[in-house]
Amino acid sequence: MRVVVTDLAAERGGQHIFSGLFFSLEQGNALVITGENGSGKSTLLRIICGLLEPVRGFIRLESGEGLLDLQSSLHYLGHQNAMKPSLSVRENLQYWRTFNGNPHIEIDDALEQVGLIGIDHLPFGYLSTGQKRRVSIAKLLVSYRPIWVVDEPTAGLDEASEKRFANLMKRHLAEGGMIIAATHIPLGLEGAQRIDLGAYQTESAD
Ligand SMILES: Nc1ncnc2c1ncn2[C@@H]1O[C@H](COP(=O)(O)OP(=O)(O)OP(=O)(O)O)[C@@H](O)[C@H]1O
Repeated sequence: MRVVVTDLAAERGGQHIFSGLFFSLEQGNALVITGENGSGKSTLLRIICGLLEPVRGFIRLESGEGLLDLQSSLHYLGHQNAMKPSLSVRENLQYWRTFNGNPHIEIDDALEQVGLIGIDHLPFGYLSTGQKRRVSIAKLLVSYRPIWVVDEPTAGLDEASEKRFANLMKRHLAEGGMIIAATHIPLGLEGAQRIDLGAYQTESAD
């Protein structure tokens, strides 16, 4: 399985953001996207997830048997945590597990793996910023999807939680998963491919 991006270009509000982007990501590998504020990292991730249309180019998920559906093969962790504040932590994770399908790690185990034990009954809205982010990371674990697309995933996390998440990402890669991450903060993915979106700001000729 591999993600192939060919000649991708993006605009927001009619303004050119990036163009001429090519990459290929194989199973077991991570891609870290960097670039200054406004260079288009979140835009690129949203295009990969099918939430925005590119102005040029395409993205494919290839396997030995042909093309696979990219959107149902990925988890998207955006800037927002996408949890309902009035539902408990457990109810939120149960909702996402049912919605995304492919049940994987049990909710209790996932909460343990992100260092959140004993707060599953609390409304999500009561949690601290870092605790909310950790619940969102637990969402990646409760349903299996091979591709994790994560936008500033460690924003608000303390050092111990950053390390825990780095280990979860390494395990996901070791199990044949893929990770595409936009970040300003090193994520501990030593062998990752890297793209600096700053290098794709000049409009490429058609
Ligand atoms: N809905 C929109 N309409 C017009 N312009 C937009 C819209 N959303 C984003 N932009 C612009 O698109 C550009 C790229 O934004 P994007 O959020 O992708 O950047 P980023 O690299 O993720 O930035 P940061 O590092 O600050 O998170 C920015 O100049 C932003 O102002």
